[in-house]
Amino acid sequence: MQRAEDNPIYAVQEVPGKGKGLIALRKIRKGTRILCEEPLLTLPQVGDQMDPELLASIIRQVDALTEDQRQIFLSLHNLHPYTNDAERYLGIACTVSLPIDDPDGRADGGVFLDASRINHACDNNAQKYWNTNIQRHTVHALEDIDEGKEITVYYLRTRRKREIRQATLRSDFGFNCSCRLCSLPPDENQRSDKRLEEIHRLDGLISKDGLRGILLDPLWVLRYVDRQVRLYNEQGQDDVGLPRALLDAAQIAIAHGDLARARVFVERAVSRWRVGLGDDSKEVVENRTLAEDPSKHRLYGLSNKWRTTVEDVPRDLDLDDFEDWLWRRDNVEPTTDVETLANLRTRTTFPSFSSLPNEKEIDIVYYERKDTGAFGPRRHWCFLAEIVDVVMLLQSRLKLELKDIDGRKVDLLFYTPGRGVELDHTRVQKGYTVALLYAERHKFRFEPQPGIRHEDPSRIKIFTTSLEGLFALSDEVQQYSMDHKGLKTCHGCGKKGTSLNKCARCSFFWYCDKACQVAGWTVKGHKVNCTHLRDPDLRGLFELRWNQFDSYARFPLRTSADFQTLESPISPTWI
Ligand SMILES: C[S@@+](CC[C@H](N)C(=O)[O-])C[C@H]1O[C@@H](n2cnc3c(N)ncnc32)[C@H](O)[C@@H]1O
Repeated sequence: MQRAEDNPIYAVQEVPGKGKGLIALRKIRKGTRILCEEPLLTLPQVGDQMDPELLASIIRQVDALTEDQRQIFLSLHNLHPYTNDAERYLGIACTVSLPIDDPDGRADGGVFLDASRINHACDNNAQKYWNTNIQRHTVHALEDIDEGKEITVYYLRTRRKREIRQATLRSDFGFNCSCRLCSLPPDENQRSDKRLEEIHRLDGLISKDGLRGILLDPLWVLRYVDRQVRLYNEQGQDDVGLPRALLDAAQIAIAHGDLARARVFVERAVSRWRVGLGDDSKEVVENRTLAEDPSKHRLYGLSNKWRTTVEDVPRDLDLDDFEDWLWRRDNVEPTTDVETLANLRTRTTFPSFSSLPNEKEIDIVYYERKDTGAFGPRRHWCFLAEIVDVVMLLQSRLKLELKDIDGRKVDLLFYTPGRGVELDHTRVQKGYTVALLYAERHKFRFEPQPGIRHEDPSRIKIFTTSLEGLFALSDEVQQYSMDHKGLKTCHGCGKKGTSLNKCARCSFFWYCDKACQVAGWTVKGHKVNCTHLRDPDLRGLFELRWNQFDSYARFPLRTSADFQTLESPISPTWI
């Protein structure tokens, strides 16, 4: 066991207002392993702190210590009152134990002579870690630590805003934190809090749809991760979350066959872990191998849509261009092998409420700095949600209660000059779907939950179909209206061919011949969808080039040049 006195890099000393702590005895360089310690005693995995096995195990282990070790153990911090030795031991163990990730499931935590002396700071300069490979607790310097400075680690599981951190530190560890981050002047603190809460929110968005999200909407998830990594960098603090985010990015790339970017992301994650966890950590060992050959990852081969080899990393880009390449910030949807009609299930273009930009912030997923220096949209987007209730508020203001793709309830309040009466009232019906261009999240003063404040009448359209109905139509459009590598699929019989004909009324769906068109019309419900597709706004949702922003789109959306058959009779007709 390595003790402070064997290793003059630090000493255990009194720290004003904190009890004892670790002080650097000389300059400690970033990445240095400050300590590497075996537990003095371990806490068995039990249901709770009242489990008799926990107490019995601690008593057994304390009795087996040398007298010197016992004295040091008894001098460790104890937040709990006690009336006898057993309670005292348990109190100390529960106050100062650090997590142990035991693959055999025996130990849950451990008490360490030196590591258990390290105090907390929200802007910690060192990283604590249980290294399963060497079965030791390690602490590494995350930055250069000058002689005489205190070595600090972060006690909490997540990085949250000051108010939450302080409340948790008070309740779980019994102290008021006065670190540099907790002592920032109000405006700086507000910026830091905002970044930390946004990182936290992005965590939820990145993991929300799991593998499904990565496969259906990789660009969208990658943008969340990109934003999170930028926020970590702005916060200017190394955090365990940063390499994890880089590994998330690598997994998105790998799932779509993009080995070039995957390797860069994994290498970046490994270099962070090397500093905070050390070369012998599980994270470094496993991911070093992954960086050599990212195709060994279990997600490789699920999709080939971004296929590259590890050799395809560009060599001649400057730093900014390289980052744009790496994070696919080129504002172009990934190339697919199909002619593009928008898929209404694509979250990049048709986001859920929680993914909409916040009205008060510049969200770089949606906005970019234009040549004029001001921020403007980098793409078009449209919020789709179904009406679940229609409410007339005081002062004749319309409120629509909506349900979005995640099933989340959202209030849409009308601040248009007509306060909502300008809408075609036959369309303001429960079960119909609202499409809102450029929607943003808004915090109403009088409502606890955020909603949408709608001001511009040209940005709303109500479709006379449910949200599910709209998605089902979109699925059919993807299948029967697009040309997949030159092959079209007949909506009537499902056969593929190169020279099918389009329905002359909607000019969307493909058919082999008259018989297939009749089958599509009568048996497969095209009669209904064809009618919906007569609405140029609905056609516009499919046809708009959502990722190319020149100017704001508005309803009515008329994007199709070949749309001349609106007035044709309601029966299947040929082109
Ligand atoms: C694991 S012990 C750390 C070592 C402890 N200072 C000692 O003297 O043994 C955790 C306790 O240290 C104190 N502590 C840790 N970080 C602190 C901080 N930033 N400010 C004040 N007290 C702190 C709190 O009493 C906390 O419950």
